[in-house]
Amino acid sequence: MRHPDAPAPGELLGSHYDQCFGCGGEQPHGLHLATRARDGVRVTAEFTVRPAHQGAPGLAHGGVLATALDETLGSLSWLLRVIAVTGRLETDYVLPVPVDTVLHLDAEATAVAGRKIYCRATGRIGGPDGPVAVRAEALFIEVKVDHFIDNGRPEEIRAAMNDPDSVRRVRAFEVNP
Ligand SMILES: CCCCC/C=C\C/C=C\C/C=C\C/C=C\CCCC(=O)SCCNC(=O)CCNC(=O)[C@H](O)C(C)(C)COP(=O)(O)OP(=O)(O)OC[C@H]1O[C@@H](n2cnc3c(N)ncnc32)[C@H](O)[C@@H]1OP(=O)(O)O
Repeated sequence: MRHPDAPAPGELLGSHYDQCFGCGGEQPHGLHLATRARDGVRVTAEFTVRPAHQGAPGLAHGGVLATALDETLGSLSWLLRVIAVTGRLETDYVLPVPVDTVLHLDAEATAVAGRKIYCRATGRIGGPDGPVAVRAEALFIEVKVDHFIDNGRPEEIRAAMNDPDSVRRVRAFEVNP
């Protein structure tokens, strides 16, 4: 179920961590994905494939496309108001995705069972209603903020804890009943 305090449909979700490879604004090597809340437990995003994302001449690397799907799916956390990490991500590559293509990503949660969040996503090319180029089914597992504090490298954890924006974001998720 969508959390009552979830961002409104149409709202941009912002980055959960400024150094994140998927969405971080301060991450020069990242995908800079900007995800938007939709109705229900659903989000959308657009990702433009750049020359740095190639795996074969002029074509996107499959791992980069999986990252775009993973990041979009992870953003469903904002609508559920839980912190969750990817446990399993199964990806189908249906069409090759050339450089400069805009991948229209769409993800939704399909079921929640205890700490397990089942979800799926598609990436379409040629427009939001274009053909599906990639799709994924995933299982995210809810964790507490201690997951990051206990496992992350101390210097990045310290820096994140000293950043009021980071702390505010984490607190917002932690109060979820
Ligand atoms: C201080 C800085 C904080 C920064 C973060 C702040 C805020 C975040 C807020 C919002 C996030 C917003 C957006 C996020 C966007 C994108 C993020 C991208 C996501 C990622 O890129 S994230 C990195 C990759 N990810 C990992 O780094 C996980 C490594 N992994 C582990 O850390 C453990 O593995 C863990 C925790 C997953 C589970 O460990 P655990 O001990 O807690 O729980 P356990 O094993 O008991 O599993 C419980 C139930 O899940 C089932 N289960 C588990 N794994 C399964 C699998 N693979 N397949 C099928 N079922 C599975 C079990 O079978 C059991 O099921 P059952 O309950 O039915 O028995």
